[in-house]
Amino acid sequence: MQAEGSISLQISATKDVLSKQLAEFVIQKAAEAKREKGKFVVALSGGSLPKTLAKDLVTDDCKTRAEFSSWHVYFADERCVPLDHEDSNYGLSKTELFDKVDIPADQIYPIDPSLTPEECAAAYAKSLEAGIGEGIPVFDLLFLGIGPDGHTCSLFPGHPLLQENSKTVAHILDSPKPPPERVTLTYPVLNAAKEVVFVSTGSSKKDAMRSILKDPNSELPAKLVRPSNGSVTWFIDQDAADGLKN
Ligand SMILES: O=C1O[C@H](COP(=O)(O)O)[C@@H](O)[C@H](O)[C@H]1O
Repeated sequence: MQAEGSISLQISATKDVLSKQLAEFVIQKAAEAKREKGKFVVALSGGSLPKTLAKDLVTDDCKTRAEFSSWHVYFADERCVPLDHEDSNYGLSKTELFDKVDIPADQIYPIDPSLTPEECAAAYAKSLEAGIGEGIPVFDLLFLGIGPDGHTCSLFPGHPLLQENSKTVAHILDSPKPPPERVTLTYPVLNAAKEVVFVSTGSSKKDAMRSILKDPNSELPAKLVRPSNGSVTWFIDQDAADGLKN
């Protein structure tokens, strides 16, 4: 593990090795949170992350150590589609993780896709308040992905939502990556987290990785996640790390 200030970088030879290392990291964080306050409050992203995260966590060995009964699971971003739609981040996490482990159903907090995106974001902000507390919610761990364009959650390069500082959850109607209507946590929430884990795999991410980890002037959305009292750990595979050479 190489440390760069409050940013750590874990490069794994393959995606499978990454999943194992990520699982051990998460098990340790879940145990710490449970010991300190009896619960582990996290937010999950969609895309490739749920599969990579779940691969080892759902094995018998990990399941017994991951303290799933104390997990409270929110979504870092979500597409405004029915929960059983193939584009739903909740749906993906359900298939990969929730259906295979014992997180109590009332500790998983999906969006209400029957609402308009604006209403949905406001309702999700209320749900964060009810579950985590007033003000900016502080997550124990945020699981974030990045796109080849450097977006994270549904915060896209150059989008006005990057400047959203008054809401904890915002809606977007024009996501450049389909589907266009989504809701997302905003930077005040991302930057209040105790721990952020980014997972980035595959060669399509290598240019973004280079910009984020090597270019001090990069303004890619994932680079702007720098929790003031928390740490960021990047789990990346060798294909994504190829952009870091030289
Ligand atoms: O649209 C989204 O994309 C990002 C990245 O997805 P990936 O498939 O390239 O890993 C994801 O983190 C985000 O949650 C999702 O809504």
